[in-house]
Amino acid sequence: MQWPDLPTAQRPSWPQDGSLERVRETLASYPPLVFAGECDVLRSRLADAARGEAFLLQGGDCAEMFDSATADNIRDRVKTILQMAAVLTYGASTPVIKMGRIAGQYAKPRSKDTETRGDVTLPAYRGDMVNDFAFSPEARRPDPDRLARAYHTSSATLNLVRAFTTGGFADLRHVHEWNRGFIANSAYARYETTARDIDRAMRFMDACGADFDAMRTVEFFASHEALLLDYEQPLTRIDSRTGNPYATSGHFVWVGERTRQLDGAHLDYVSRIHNPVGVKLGPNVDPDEVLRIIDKVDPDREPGRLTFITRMGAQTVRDALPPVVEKVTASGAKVVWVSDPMHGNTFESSTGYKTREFDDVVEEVRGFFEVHQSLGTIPGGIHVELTGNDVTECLGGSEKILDADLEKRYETACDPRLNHQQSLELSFLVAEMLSQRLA
Ligand SMILES: O=C[C@H](O)[C@H](O)COP(=O)(O)O
Ligand SMILES: C=C(OP(=O)(O)O)C(=O)O
Ligand SMILES: [Mn+2]
Repeated sequence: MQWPDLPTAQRPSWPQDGSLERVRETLASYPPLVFAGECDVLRSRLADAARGEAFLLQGGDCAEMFDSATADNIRDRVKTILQMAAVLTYGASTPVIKMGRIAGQYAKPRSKDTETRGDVTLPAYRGDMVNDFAFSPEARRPDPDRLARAYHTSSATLNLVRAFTTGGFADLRHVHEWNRGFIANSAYARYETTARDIDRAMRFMDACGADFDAMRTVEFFASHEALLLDYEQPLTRIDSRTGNPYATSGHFVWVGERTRQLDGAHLDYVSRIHNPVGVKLGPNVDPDEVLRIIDKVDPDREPGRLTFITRMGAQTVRDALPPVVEKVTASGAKVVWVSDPMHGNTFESSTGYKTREFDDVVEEVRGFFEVHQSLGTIPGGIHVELTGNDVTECLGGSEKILDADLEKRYETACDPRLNHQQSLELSFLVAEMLSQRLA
């Protein structure tokens, strides 16, 4: 496929020695990671979310790392999302669309091109798909071979995710077992109570003769930011059923806040593929620009095609979101509105770590629900950075992580993630907001 030569924000400075072109050819020869038909199923699920008949739970690492793609880490992330989904589904009696920021989330946009430590300045880390996190000139050099490694690691990850979600592990009848391996805490205890209630409901349905085969498997979708078009374009394939191009690197891809220029390569790319796609919107977005994004990416106003992931900030969401939602609603477009309560709430702790307050995260989601409630529009989902591990990256939560705790297990390669307990806590709070949405 020929791609127009458009301004491409955040593109790494790849070496000019032909190695990038060789890797792109190699990627183009590899099998797709997802099937176009799966992307179509997701689009129809997202159309349900746009109508308020389902809710999207999208979560995972800010930046996946090759070395972290272990069975335990993948299992614990999937379990965390399944647990949150069980809490939301049960608490709000709503179907939950489960989507990981997983199996492709290997490239990061950066606010600065360089990082300085002491008197040494090096190129910024841009995700394992580009360079290495270690702070040395060799590690930080962009290496095109990493694009192929990202493909293989994504493939192995997705294979295990598919095995877990279709092989019986995600069967709701095992809702208790998903807690095994996690450290017992207050969110865990509350989850156990919900799991017991779900169990009782399942036994009741069983006694009534319900057919449980459908519960053996869950639909689980993979998503990532379509940041590196040198990865996405070679993995874009023509669907043999329809003749339409699809990104086959994941079911859903989004364009980030730093790369959504109307005349840029990223929006051009997602306007050509037929997957459901997302665009992030920050607090300074101009509502008229949002209409032009819709015209470009979703000219046919296809339900489920376009998701706006709003990340306004806890203090800003109630002012910045309404004009955008009002303009979009007046235009007749039926988009999915999703809250990312992470990226507008990042700050540096007194101890020098990039962090977020759990209460700010909750407050932004609350503001998001309130805005939609007051405008009569649909809050369709949440998008969170999380991990199944007991890291100490975000402050607060009932565990009360303090500044001084951040150094204990600060393991992220980019942004701070909710840990397992904070993720479960958030799901209980969002379940309450969601059940009120339906009231
Ligand atoms: O999700 C990622 C970050 O918010 C983004 O990469 C910017 O981070 P930075 O300001 O540390 O570069
Ligand atoms: C970079 C990210 O977000 P945003 O584009 O909203 O800043 C991200 O989702 O990790
Ligand atoms: Mn992030």
